Amino acid sequence: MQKHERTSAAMANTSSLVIEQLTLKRQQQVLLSLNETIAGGDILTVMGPSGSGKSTLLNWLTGMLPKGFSASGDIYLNEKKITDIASHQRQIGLLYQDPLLFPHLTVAGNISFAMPAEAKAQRKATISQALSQVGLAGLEQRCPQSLSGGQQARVALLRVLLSQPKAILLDEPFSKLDSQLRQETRQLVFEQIRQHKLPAIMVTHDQSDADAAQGKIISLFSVD
Ligand SMILES: Nc1ncnc2c1ncn2[C@@H]1O[C@H](COP(=O)(O)OP(=O)(O)OP(=O)(O)O)[C@@H](O)[C@H]1O
Repeated sequence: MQKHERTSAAMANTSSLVIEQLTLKRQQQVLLSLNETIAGGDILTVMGPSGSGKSTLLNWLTGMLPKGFSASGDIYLNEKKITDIASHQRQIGLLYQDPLLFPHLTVAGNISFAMPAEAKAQRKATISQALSQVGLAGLEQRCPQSLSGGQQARVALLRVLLSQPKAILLDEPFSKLDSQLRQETRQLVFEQIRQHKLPAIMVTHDQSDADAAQGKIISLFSVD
């Protein structure tokens, strides 16, 4: 992709995530090749059989490619090349199938963990407001273990969103939720992605997740 195309994609939307001429290899074997531009608020769905490289793609995007893998290609986030930037400076949020909340911290403590520095009173107000917006008003001081699976998923979502990421990656984020909860949580997550105009990539095995995302779907192929 040419530079001017990246620029026009970013100008038409407030944010964008560009994967430019990626070739991912395990040892010498090509696992996948990809060129994608994801505009703010759009969700790119990645599907494919086990072992086709879905998690490896997310690992590359977050700068955590395991030993034995190599990659050529670049990542641009809002026009800035981040390919060689350290993982913790990339401003990419990650949502997994497990909420991965810290059991020794309260709900508020979990959410504030990755928030940028701001005055304590302001931080408290921001968290309370965010909790209300996702139907969890007043649960600041609860411990994560006392919450239902759906409530934990919403806390995990807020922890990611309030860290102010510039893009978000979803790794089978709804697969542990039962059908009703899956739909509700999915709707909430997608709403928030669109509201915040974040470019997003979702890995899933579930066609209903892909349909609900209403974006482009790519299928990877097994190389084994
Ligand atoms: N840490 C690792 N070390 C060596 N090989 C790995 C490692 N992680 C994954 N692989 C291999 O790399 C290939 C891609 O794996 P990857 O986990 O990206 O696939 P996936 O599509 O995410 O699979 P799944 O749907 O099962 O999560 C597979 O052949 C896998 O066995």
